[in-house]
Amino acid sequence: MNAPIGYLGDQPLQRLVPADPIVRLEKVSKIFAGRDGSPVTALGEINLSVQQGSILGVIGRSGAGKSTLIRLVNGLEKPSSGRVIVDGADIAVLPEKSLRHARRSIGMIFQHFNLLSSRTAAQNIALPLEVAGYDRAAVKARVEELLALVGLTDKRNRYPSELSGGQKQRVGIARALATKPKVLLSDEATSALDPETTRSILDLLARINAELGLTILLITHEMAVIRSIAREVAVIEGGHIVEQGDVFDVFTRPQHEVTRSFLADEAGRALPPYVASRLQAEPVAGGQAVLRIGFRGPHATDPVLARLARDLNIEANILAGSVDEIAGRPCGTLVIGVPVGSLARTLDFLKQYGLDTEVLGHVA
Ligand SMILES: Nc1ncnc2c1ncn2[C@@H]1O[C@H](COP(=O)(O)OP(=O)(O)OP(=O)(O)O)[C@@H](O)[C@H]1O
Repeated sequence: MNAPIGYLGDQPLQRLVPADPIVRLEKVSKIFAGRDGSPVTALGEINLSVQQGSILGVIGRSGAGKSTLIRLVNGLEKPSSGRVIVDGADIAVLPEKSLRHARRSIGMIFQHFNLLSSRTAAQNIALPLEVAGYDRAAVKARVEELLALVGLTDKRNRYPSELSGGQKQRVGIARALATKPKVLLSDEATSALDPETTRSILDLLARINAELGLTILLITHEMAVIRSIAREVAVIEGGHIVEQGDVFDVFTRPQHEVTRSFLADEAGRALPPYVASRLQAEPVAGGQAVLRIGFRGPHATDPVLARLARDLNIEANILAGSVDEIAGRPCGTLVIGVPVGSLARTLDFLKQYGLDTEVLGHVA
């Protein structure tokens, strides 16, 4: 949450306009030399802003450019062109000493944790504080605070080999937060964890964001990660951001094919194989039209099919469906089959309720 900008009586006044983005990529390109010397464009003229206190998720397939993007933000790579601004400083042009200083306001967590095996949990967390020159007493106090924050006080003297994956990631998070960064970068931080542990790590990140107001920029190839904690999403493909915006809007009304294909893998959206294998583009006489209905917000639980039957006498077959929550707002998807002769009336009817519809095809 933004800090109050003043007080009216004893009521804090919040900023009325959004704060400046804490991370801003302006027309950033990164071109590598390929094996044969030919150029490989990992990122092409990307624009991306992360607002202070927000959680932005960047999702893309393997090779889309996610790692390159995050390495540019922490200064491990320099852009071929464009500007990478973090907390007001252009990371790409900072001299080495200033870059080291700027990195203290950027924490990072990794898929494989990157802990030092010869150091205990507490000693791993202490490392960035020692490098930053904190005295022993300050290091000790801060480490205890961080161990408590991530729920590992009783594991302070354990070595990484004695910790579970989730515990190792908690140490990673505590270490990343040690120097009180303003931005936390997360590079596939839950990809090596089982679903339950993933949940607990995502809950921890959401709590840190809410309680400390820490901005989080995460990259992932998993829709579920974005769905559960991100507020904004950017979809990256072939080095370009093909779609971005509020998670709820992008996921309930995806505009780009890549976003749709990520969503298609999710439960409730996928067609059952016996329907998918028979689906064709052209209507079949006496057959059914297959359509997807998207329910957003208050309409998510409307009994729309019952009304379709009652008001228009059209009986729909339910082929797939789910009701879910994105960023705390209900949404649902339903795939139905209706007699092909009733398709136009069905679409009109659903439109009256403000529902999104998409005709997927036809079956005999
Ligand atoms: N150091 C490099 N030298 C040459 N090409 C590179 C280098 N780093 C990345 N690339 C290329 O840039 C493109 C983007 O790579 P990047 O690692 O950023 O993708 P990614 O989305 O993180 O993929 P993954 O999820 O598999 O890690 C790929 O085509 C990759 O081969």
